[in-house]
Amino acid sequence: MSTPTSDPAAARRAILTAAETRAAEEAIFAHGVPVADLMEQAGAAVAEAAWRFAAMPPTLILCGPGNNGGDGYVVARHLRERGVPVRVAATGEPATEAAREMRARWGGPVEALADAKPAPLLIDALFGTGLSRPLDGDVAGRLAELAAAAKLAIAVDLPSGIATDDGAILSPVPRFDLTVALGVLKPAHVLQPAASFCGRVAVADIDLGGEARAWRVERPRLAAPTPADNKYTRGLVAVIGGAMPGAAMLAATAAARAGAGYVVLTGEGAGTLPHAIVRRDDATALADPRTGAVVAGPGLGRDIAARRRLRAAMDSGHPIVIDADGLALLADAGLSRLRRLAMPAVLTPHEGEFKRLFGDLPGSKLDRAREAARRSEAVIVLKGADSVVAHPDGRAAVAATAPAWLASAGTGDVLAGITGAMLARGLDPFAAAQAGLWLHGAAAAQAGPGLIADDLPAHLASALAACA
Ligand SMILES: NC(=O)C1=CN([C@@H]2O[C@H](COP(=O)(O)OP(=O)(O)OC[C@H]3O[C@@H](n4cnc5c(N)ncnc54)[C@H](O)[C@@H]3O)[C@@H](O)[C@H]2O)[C@@H](O)CC1
Ligand SMILES: [K+]
Repeated sequence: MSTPTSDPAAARRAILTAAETRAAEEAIFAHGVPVADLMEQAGAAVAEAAWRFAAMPPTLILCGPGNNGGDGYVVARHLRERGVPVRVAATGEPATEAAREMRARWGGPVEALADAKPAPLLIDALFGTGLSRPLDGDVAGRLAELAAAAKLAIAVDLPSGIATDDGAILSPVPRFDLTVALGVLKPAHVLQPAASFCGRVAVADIDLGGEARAWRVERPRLAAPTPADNKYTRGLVAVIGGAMPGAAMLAATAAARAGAGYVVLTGEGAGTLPHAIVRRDDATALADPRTGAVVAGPGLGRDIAARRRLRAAMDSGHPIVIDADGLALLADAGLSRLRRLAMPAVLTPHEGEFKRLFGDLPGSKLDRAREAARRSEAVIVLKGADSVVAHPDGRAAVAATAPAWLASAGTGDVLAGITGAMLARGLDPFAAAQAGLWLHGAAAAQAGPGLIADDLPAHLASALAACA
């Protein structure tokens, strides 16, 4: 039997759109596997997940007309076999052959959704990846009532009412305690606002194959230094300081705490820095061949001098992270210089900075970040509660679990510094951006409610330890 898992250290999780999932399924069917076999696997996996999660009180399963509903009938049969009191309510007759078959295999009574009485556990198998429009008002209303009256609610594949590919809420959706994603994650499991309605997300291990171009950001593997390392091999990060010294100091401190062996902060600036961080001028830092990464933008300023300094940093040939004021300067100067870099730069815009750089792009957050990466030939980290990393070649990753407390001043400077440390230790820009996001989120989770950016570097030690 397939075993669902939500282990964050599991192999990296593919994210497939509805069309990509369908194509993967079609390829399996083309090899002679019947739809019903896949549906049996899906239903068994959901039943197992529900069994483990909910200790199985009396259960009401809502079945829609398509294959999501078909999965629901399979879940019902499996739970009945385990002795769980199960009732099934449906929107109507099944509309697909496989769902009809599963309803027949269930063989028990099927109530009308309109008449269904609540149960302590609600399982939603109304709609999955086939949802193409908002739920009818009466269906959405019943789903809301029955979920509100249940102690626990579990969604099969996706909560009904959310759009698979962009995570939009098409019609009112209750908050679920668990969503069992079938085979692969879909964008809605990781993109907001949908992700926050899914509750815990478990992925049922159904081997769909399929060509993934997007993954969930997972805990990176970051080997601890060995006796053969020295401070330079661990990574030398140069942070370009500027008009607002505090921001660059945050980035520099974060780079050092994220494991860089040597951190240089350029420019003038008062304030207390760890003594381990060295002051240099830009020219010396950028000319040093040992420099492994440059972080430019936090506190840089936006005047002519700042523009010149950003250009020198980009021309230095070192891997580079550009954030904050650096992004504003780029928005004014255009993206052409980025395209001439030997290695893609890492750009870390929040939504406002992104819009200034790339305008209003269509599509999901994944689509927008990908298009921006393609245009700029840079690795884009589009930040938020659901940060997306996109590479110019179309690969993307989503960090789905940023603590909401991270939405505060200075946390972006910290992320830029951590990402600089990851580049300097030799990760490629796509991997460095993901590792940076993971460490940032883990440090924030440790720092807890009410965190401020200054707290985060101190929590990087345990975040790093988890990656060894
Ligand atoms: N990925 C996997 O491993 C598997 C996926 N299966 C299931 O198949 C599901 C997709 O099945 P379907 O493509 O049949 O789609 P759904 O069951 O999600 O939707 C059924 C049909 O309802 C109609 N519809 C769409 N929006 C509606 C609305 N708002 N109101 C009324 N009708 C609406 C559409 O014609 C759609 O095809 C997945 O979500 C998953 O649950 C499993 O059955 C097999 C294994
Ligand atoms: K569902």
